Amino acid sequence: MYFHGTTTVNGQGHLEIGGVDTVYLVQKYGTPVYVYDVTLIRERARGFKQTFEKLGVKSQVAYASKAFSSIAMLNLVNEEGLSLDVVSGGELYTALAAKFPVERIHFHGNNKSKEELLLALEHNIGCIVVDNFYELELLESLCNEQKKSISILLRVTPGIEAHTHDYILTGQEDSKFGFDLQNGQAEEAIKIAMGSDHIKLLGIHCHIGSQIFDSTGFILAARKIIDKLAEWNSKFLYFPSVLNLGGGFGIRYTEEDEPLSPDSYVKEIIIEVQNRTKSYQLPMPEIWIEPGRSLVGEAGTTLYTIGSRKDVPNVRKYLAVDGGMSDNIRPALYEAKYEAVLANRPTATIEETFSIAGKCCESGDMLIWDLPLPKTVSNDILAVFCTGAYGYSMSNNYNRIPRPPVVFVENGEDYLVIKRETYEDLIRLDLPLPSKINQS
Ligand SMILES: Cc1ncc(COP(=O)(O)O)c(C=O)c1O
Ligand SMILES: N[C@@H](CCCC[NH3+])C(=O)O
Repeated sequence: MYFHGTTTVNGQGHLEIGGVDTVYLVQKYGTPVYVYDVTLIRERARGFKQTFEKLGVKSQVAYASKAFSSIAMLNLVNEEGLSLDVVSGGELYTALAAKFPVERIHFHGNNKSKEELLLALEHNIGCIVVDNFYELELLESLCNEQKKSISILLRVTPGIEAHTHDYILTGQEDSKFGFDLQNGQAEEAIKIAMGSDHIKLLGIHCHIGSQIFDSTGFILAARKIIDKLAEWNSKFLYFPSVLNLGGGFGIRYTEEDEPLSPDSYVKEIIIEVQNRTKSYQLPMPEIWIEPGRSLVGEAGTTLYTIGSRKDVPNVRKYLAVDGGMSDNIRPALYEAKYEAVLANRPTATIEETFSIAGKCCESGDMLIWDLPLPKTVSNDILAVFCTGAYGYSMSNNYNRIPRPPVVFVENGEDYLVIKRETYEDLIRLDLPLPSKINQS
């Protein structure tokens, strides 16, 4: 079995993460529970930053907080000196609550509301990644009204089809995101931004998709953008100080996945940008990236308690856990695959194959198909690896199941960073039917 980060088997034969016994974590916090290996997150953050530093390239590494946002997580991101990508008023609000330095916040989204843009302007955030003409116009009028100016990047779609699941592709021509690079929309947006009194056009952004395993797509995107930049430079003397090439660096969920190391992605991208700009005799822009999954994905493990079992003779053996698509919707949404072990006996001999079902009232609520496990009984603890990205952040209350807590572990210590939702939390926004009130 492949263990990520600090995950190991301890002297008691239990799975241990961050120096903390997972059986102890289950006794203390119950299940399901998301556990994050803080050391691994720090290692990834430093890996990205140091690659830029070693190559002497000015950069910002912005954590894409959609992967997992919480106050403690953003405190950690700040401690590591990263910047932050937010995509909604809620993510921005969390960043403000975490006292994240506003100048390092970048605001994304293809349909930012007036209220969201006003919140960003009020707090003078670092930059807004403008996605479309409607937003460009709205932002200009809000800046005018508020007597504010703001830095922006323009998000362009370079027409790249990265090899990943269709639902997490974003750089292709037929996409809801960004200004098209080929059909003249990006050029028109640049001219509008350059003519604005309130908007400072810092640079260009693109993001080609998520869970991408090689650097080809990033390199092609960089190439297409720089070719266009050379054209714009000679046409109207525009050259960006920032080129943001987004996130999307893949991780190893199962043995089928063979991602590059984070520093390899970065190195290859930098070399391409350096060579291409040099060949046009253009200056080297600052390079920004926005990793989400690759910073937190492998650092997260979800611990569940095994409950019921159903054997369908000659067909399949089901084991059900006390969570499911409510805490991890990725298998149901993308047919995502995961590896798992019994946390209370991770090295026991493999004897059977089980399919792991969730507890939601939905046949598609399956977490793992055909998982080899030792002899397994109710109350065993299942540890599902690599749930750190888009797990908690896409969790939901389907069937009114409360969200699990999040615990950080590091150097033998554990600390709760998000509490378990309670049944009271589930009804806190509910109001009774008015007629019933009148009758009572
Ligand atoms: C604009 C943008 N930046 C960054 C990310 C982060 O992607 P990932 O979590 O795959 O690194 C995404 C999500 O795909 C995105 O849409
Ligand atoms: N939510 C997706 C990734 C989307 C990335 C956001 N642009 C996933 O779990 O893989």
